[in-house]
Amino acid sequence: MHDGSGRIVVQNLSKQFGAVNAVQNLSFTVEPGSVTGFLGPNGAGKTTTLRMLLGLVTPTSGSATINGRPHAQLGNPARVVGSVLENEGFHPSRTARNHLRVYAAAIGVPDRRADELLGLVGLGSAADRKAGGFSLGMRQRLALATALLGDPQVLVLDEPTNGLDPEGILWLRNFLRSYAREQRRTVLVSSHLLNEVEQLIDQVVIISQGVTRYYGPLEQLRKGQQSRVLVQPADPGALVKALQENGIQQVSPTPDGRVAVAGSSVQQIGDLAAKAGIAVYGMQEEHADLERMFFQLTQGQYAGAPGFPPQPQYQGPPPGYPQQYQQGQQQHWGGPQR
Ligand SMILES: Nc1ncnc2c1ncn2[C@@H]1O[C@H](COP(=O)(O)OP(=O)(O)OP(=O)(O)O)[C@@H](O)[C@H]1O
Repeated sequence: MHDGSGRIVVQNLSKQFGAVNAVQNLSFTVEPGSVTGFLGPNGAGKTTTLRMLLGLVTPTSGSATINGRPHAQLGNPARVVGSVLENEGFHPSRTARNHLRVYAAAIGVPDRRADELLGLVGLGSAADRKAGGFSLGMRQRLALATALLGDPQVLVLDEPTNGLDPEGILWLRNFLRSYAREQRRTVLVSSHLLNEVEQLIDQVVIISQGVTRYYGPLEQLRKGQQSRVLVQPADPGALVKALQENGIQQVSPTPDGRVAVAGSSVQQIGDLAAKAGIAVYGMQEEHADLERMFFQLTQGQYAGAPGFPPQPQYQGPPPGYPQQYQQGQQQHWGGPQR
């Protein structure tokens, strides 16, 4: 029997496909009560990891468990974990309602659940339409409804924002947040674009080349951001020198003739330039965004202001965590929330 904790534990998980190390020694824990983003560039190993978690791919080594058990040992898995993976097919000539009813019967839930879920995901008016004519976003919603049939404790979604319009993303955010927070469920959402899921998630696991690069609260990652000031002086070399002589070390000339300064205010820089008699034609404050931080963590190719961002680091688990979608009628998300 599983432990009912709602916890996902990935431990030293590796998968090799021939010569390709798709996942290498990956470890992280996902707790209930928040939405965790599982992020990495294309090919980082996200889908492979999720497929191992869902018992669709056998790990080369290590383990991936839900409620302390591998997927194969969960009993009635649809009651424990619901999932939406990429490229999931629907029988094209089956209506949305019938699709859900087939799955409902397979896991022993009543037919009426199909209509409840169609309403929930905003597909109520498309219930009798064939899934083969659905747009990408509508298919996403139908897939989510399928995943929710068993009222699972754990929800695993691979790239759920693909094909969604802004309204759909907003709905999804509200839905996932309330599912995780108010109902103490575990939600794991993968994406290769941080800014697409930034509004959805609280915790984040960032991987690249199959390895964990960051693991912790999104808020902590945000706090690591540092702004920089881009200064356009009459004499860049003289400004660099003057700033350094006044103890400002995070200074570097940019290829376009400006000077990038991190860790100092516009006023401080302006005062020092004036004192040194260097004319300044403009200053621009630039806030590093999370996406650049993500890029830096996963590619190691960020060329930004000196000192930004802070060194990439493997973060331990957050405090308190144990180690260890147009065709025909346009549809919108926005069904009532539970
Ligand atoms: N069945 C397979 N056979 C051989 N190689 C595979 C197989 N599945 C995945 N790979 C390889 O494993 C690596 C990781 O792929 P995976 O699909 O897990 O990455 P991903 O992070 O989900 O990427 P994306 O964001 O593009 O979906 C890639 O190099 C991919 O080509």
